[in-house]
Amino acid sequence: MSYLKILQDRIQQISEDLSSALSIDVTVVDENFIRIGGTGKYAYEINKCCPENSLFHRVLETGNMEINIENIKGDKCKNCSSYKSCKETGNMACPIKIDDNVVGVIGFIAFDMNQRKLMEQKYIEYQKMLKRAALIIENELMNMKITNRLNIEMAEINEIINSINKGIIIINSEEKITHINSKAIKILGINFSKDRIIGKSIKSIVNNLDIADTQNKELIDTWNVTEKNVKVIYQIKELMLNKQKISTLIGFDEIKEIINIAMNYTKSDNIDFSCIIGNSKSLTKVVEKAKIAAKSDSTILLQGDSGTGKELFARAIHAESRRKNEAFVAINCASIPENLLESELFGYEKGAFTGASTKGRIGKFELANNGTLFLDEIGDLPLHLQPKLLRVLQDREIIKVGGNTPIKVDVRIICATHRNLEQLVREKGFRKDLFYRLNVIPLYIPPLKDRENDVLICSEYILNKLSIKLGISRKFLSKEVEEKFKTYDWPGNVRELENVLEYAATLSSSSEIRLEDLPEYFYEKSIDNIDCKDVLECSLDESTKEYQRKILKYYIDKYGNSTKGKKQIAKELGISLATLYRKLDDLEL
Ligand SMILES: Nc1ncnc2c1ncn2[C@@H]1O[C@H](COP(=O)(O)OP(=O)(O)OP(=O)(O)O)[C@@H](O)[C@H]1O
Repeated sequence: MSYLKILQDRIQQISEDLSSALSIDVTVVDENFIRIGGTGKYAYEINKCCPENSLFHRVLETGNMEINIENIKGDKCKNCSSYKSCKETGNMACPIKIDDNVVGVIGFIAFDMNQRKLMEQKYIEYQKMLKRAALIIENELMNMKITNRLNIEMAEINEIINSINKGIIIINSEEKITHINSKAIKILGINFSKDRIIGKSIKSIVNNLDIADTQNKELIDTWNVTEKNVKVIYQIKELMLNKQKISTLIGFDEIKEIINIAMNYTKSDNIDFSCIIGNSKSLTKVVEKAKIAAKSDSTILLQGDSGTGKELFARAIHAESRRKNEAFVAINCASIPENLLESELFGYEKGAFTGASTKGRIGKFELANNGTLFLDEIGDLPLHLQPKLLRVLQDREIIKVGGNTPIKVDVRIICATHRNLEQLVREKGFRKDLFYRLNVIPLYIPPLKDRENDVLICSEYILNKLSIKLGISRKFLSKEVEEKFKTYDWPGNVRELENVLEYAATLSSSSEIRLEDLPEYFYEKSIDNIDCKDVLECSLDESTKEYQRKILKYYIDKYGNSTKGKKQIAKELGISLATLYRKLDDLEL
């Protein structure tokens, strides 16, 4: 499509205005010899091809103005394809140029003797007018080209900003948002569309933001974003043009995410069998077995209660295996929504389902290629995915969701569960054939209460780590606490021990951890001791709420506030993790 065609309406308007001002007809032809605008007889010829070898053709080819008034139907016209039928009594044609290229022609046309007379009388004036009209159209074309280029550049900038894995916001001198990328929207948890954010004041989104250039330094702050707080590391830079500030760029990352990335790196990089602490016979026996199993490629099934160290074992086995320099990829089958689990495991082809990325996505199996895939909470793998996993284990190839080409994968599988898989098989909650495929090397990790003195050895180790993590002096257990620890049954195992020690080490004022430094539930003995006298003084609704709050508080103290802790709480209370989150929210815990 020609530039003139894009501006067709505007060109027709210019033609009509000129025609009524000058009492002469006007027409415009584009570089493809198509009539774009016209008045008089040419109003009926719009969008049609112009006659061949006409005067307009010559102007398009030579780029020079042509005038034919006196010699109409003479030499200049004799090769024109409409020579015989032409009704023109005179014409003047001027090229329309962009960057020295002829992109069309504008002409003044006389169709009768009156118009021709006018053309003759006002010859100089009309010539000037025609050149000016060509110039007006050239300017309009230039503006359109510039706007077009700006739109393209804007789209490119948006694409570049969006592809950066960091929150980016650009604001103008009035502190209004001109650009925001998807990552920024995600970190800030803004739930309205991008279009509605552009033009808004940055302060209406992050109300405590101090917009001062951070001079290339990264600062840490907690931003108040509508109803929540987001801890970020950010940098602010003023963007200058000719020494004038034109806008301000705010780049930021959520601290939580950075810590998670760092944790993932350190976890997989440093963990080996030396990190599994304990001297008890039951533990050392399973460690020995695991070291032998690490040398093979066989599938391992780790069973044991929550917090006994199944993931720790899986990482240590990977670190001791021939795959140690390849990826260790973990996926928790219980914490990923059922409808997403298949694509998380196997990946998906582009456009496989609504909401899928247009580029498609690689799954955990492919990510773990040549390395180890740890399938945590395998007992929670939905029944409909079990045959698919079985097929992958048998054929050693995956098919992405929405695809049909098998992809070869070389992955060592380690899976884990706190559930009794054999019983689950009996109850028809887990396929027998899959169970046998996974249970090639079963390793059972004993609970902490059955590991003789391991609780004290682990405590030493954890207290050492805590003094570094919390930046405090090394703490020791009092004799009473040691006795208490030896008799307590540790339902949350080593994870619970870690939580209890972190609580106590943070709160104890001396280097000795005493009974009173332990979380309340330790000396309250059990949940049975929760006092509900005070809650009975209010309405039934309020007392029920208060009682629930006390119970949940008890369990949070016991198992900690981490996701794993919450999973254990949900399990003990016989509710789903989602229900637990809703309750915690309702009860403002
Ligand atoms: N023997 C051990 N020595 C040192 N730390 C341990 C030991 N066992 C477990 N831990 C620590 O306890 C915490 C819980 O361990 P891990 O996540 O491996 O347990 P898990 O059995 O996989 O739990 P879940 O079944 O809830 O997923 C981790 O911080 C881990 O480092």
